[in-house]
Amino acid sequence: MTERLKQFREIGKKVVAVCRNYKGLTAAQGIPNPKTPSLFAKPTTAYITEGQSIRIPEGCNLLYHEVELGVVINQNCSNVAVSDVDDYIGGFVLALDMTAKDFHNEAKANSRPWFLSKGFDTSCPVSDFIKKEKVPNYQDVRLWLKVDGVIKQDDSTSDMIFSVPEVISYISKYITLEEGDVVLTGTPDGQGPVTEGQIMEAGLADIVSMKFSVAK
Ligand SMILES: O=C(O)/C=C/C(=O)CC(=O)C(=O)O
Ligand SMILES: [Mg+2]
Repeated sequence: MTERLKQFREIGKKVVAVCRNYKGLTAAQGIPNPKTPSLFAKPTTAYITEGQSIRIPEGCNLLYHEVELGVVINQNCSNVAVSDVDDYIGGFVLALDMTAKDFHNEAKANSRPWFLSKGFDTSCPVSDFIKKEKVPNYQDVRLWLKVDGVIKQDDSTSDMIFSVPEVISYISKYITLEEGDVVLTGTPDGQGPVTEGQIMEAGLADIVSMKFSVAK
């Protein structure tokens, strides 16, 4: 692994995210499973790491947490076959796809883009880089999140509609993925509100955990 990859946050590579990618989530929401992965992006200014707080964006009255497995890409790739995707995975991060849900609902209702609701500063808290070998079975690993000590999200990546290789292969047909890019693979059911002063703790099995507070 190159030094450049280890420093992916400083390099500030793009974040490509998938949504509605857990069967439990679509079932709970009573919506059909998507036929292809639904994609959006976050700017690199959205990244924060432990020690920094999530800041509620101006005018947002409903901030949601979403815990997700982030995949860190290790070399440029386009048009990658599903069977070859493992060669392009450099490691992982645990990530939160923080969402200004009221902005998001309004954007959806008015057929406007989601960018602001998903891309505001501090909307992508990430853990330390996790070496690939620490998550040998990334297709069946537990993701969990607690708010003030109460468990809110707890599921396995095996509940994904599109697997990590399928997601990365699909993205790479249209968007060149570069070394250091992070692919957020969707959130399991249980996403919900957090308010100023609350603390979220999230983990990837017992491999990594992280804590973030919410500030005005
Ligand atoms: O309302 C929707 O269609 C999607 C909302 C989300 O926030 C989706 C995700 O980001 C996700 O499922 O991870
Ligand atoms: Mg999400």
